[in-house]
Order: sequence, then C-alpha cells, then structure tokens
Amino acid sequence: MTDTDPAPAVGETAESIATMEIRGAATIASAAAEALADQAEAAADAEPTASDPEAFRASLRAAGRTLRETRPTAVSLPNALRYVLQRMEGDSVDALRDSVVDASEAFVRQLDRAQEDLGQVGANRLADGDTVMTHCHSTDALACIEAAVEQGKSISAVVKETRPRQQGHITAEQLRDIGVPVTLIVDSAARRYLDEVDHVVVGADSIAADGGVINKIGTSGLAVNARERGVPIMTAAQTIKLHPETLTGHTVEIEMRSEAEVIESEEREAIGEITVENPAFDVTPPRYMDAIVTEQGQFPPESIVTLMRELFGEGAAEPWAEP
Ligand SMILES: O=P(O)(O)OC[C@H]1O[C@H](OP(=O)(O)O)[C@H](O)[C@@H]1O
Repeated sequence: MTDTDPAPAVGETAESIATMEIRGAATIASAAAEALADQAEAAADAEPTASDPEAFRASLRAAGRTLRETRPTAVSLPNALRYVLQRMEGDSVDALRDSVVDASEAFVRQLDRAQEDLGQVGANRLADGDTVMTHCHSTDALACIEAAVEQGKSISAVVKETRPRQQGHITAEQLRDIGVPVTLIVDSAARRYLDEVDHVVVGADSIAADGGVINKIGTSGLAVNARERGVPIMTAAQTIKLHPETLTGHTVEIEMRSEAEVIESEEREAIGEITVENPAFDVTPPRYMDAIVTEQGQFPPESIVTLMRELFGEGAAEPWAEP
C-alpha cells in the first residue's frame, strides 16, 4: 500500500457498493464509515503512512475519494464520509487513527439509533388494520412498519417488485419474517391495488432543499397515483439523507445504471438497433409527498429546508478532496 492506494478492505467495499452487493442508502453509509476505519487501521500499520501524519491524512482522503466515486445519488454516502473525515484529528498517527475509528463507530451507532427513532414516528402514522404499499427495499421504511407491528398493530403489505433489480423481493421476505401478510405485485399493478391500501411508505436516497424526494425509479409515478386515489404517502428518511449541496442550488445526480439490468444481451440483439436506458432514481416533487419522517419528527416536505440549514449550514465541505 502506498500513501494514496486505499487499503484492500476499502477497495472491496467500494466494489461491493458499485455492484450493489451492498445497497440501500443507510447500509451504504455504514459500510463507507466502516471502510474508513479499516483504512485508518491499515494506514497506521504500513509505511510511509505509519510514521507520517500528513501521509496518513492523505491516505484517508484518497480512501474517501474511492468510496465517493462508487454511486452518485444517495447522499448518505458523502454525508458519512464528511462525518468521519471532519472528525479526523491529532498530531500523531495513533491519535489520528483513534479519531477516525471512534468517529466511524459513533456514526454507525447514530445511524442505528436514528432508524429506531424514526421508526416510532412513522409507526404513529399507521393505524391498527392498515394495509401499506411499499416500493423497493428501504430499511428506514421497514423500521416504521416494524415499529407499528411492535406497537401491537395489525399491518398487511402490498409490495411492488421494483424492476429492474426486484428489491421488492427483499422487502417481501423481511416483512414476512416479522409476521406481516404480504401480497407481491408487479410495478404496473400499483394503481389498481392503491384502492386497497391505506398508506404508501417509501424510503429515500436523498432529500433536496425544496423537499423533493429522490428515491428508487417509479416513486414519483406512485406518489402521483396515490394522490389521485387519496392515499397518503410518506417518505421515511434519516436526516443523513438530507442533501446539503441542494441548499446552494445544486441538483442531485440521478444514477444511470447498465442496460444489462433491463434486458438480456441476446434478447436485445434479437430486437435490433434500440436504445435502452436505466435510470435508478427519480424525483418526487414535494407537493405529492404528505410527510418526511425523520428521527427528529415528521415534516411537511416544504419545511425540510429549515432542518437542513440547522444540520448542515449553507455549505457542503468535501474533506476527501486534495488540499
Ligand atoms: O436507507 P434505506 O432506507 O435502507 O434505503 C433507501 C433507498 O435506497 C435504495 O436504493 P438502492 O437499492 O441502493 O438503489 C432505495 O431507493 C431505497 O428506498
């Protein structure tokens, strides 16, 4: 390992995030924070980083860049890197290592606690006997349903499969595991089943300053249909999903994934010359979302900017950048 090569564990985590073996905004954030701790341990053991605090810092920044480049949309990833790298401090390599490891552990603990707390808030929106519709697989959304079940409420679920990667299957299995009766449907059946549901619960990869919710592709159409049917829809999102760069007018990059997730190559060749596009996320305008449920309470989407300013100020530092 040189002073700019990330430790093997960081490379593996980055690869797993890029290939979506590690996926879901919160899970990606924990994995990134843990990878920085791995980098700190490895750099404190290898030359030249073990004896040169500046080289140690540079190696942590390089690891941050490697992790940052994996997926562009979920802001929990750069927010995790910010949290840990901004707390890197000390004059010796040992002190620097300890500060990174401590910050990484504190971040993961905070993430778990936030999910539990937001679960309680989201559960309060659900009533005994409710049927919820889900989209994709969100640990924050599931925390709300699980907390409602723990409160003794009887909840059923209509689970959208969520093409192209079918993360709905993970949701279906996890809901079954906590005793929630599940009906799995194809995405295009959602509007029909909205007549049978009381609440739509989704997660988020990023929340913009105007209250726009960036989540798995298909969320915006679901939200528009839910509004037309009079079914309330909430986004369960820890504050780590608030996107600080949108405070200064930046938009959130929507990840375009491989066409191989959409169509098999033989089938594509058989069809002939066509374009295949595979955007992973879309933006639901704030007027179609009833509430954003966070660990700090629930908010109308339009008011989330106040919380964002409180937590992130006006800027979004990039502590992984070369000085
Ligand atoms: O943080 P939690 O709530 O677990 O997940 C949040 C969101 O992350 C997922 O993205 P992907 O499957 O990684 O593309 C979904 O869009 C999901 O709603």
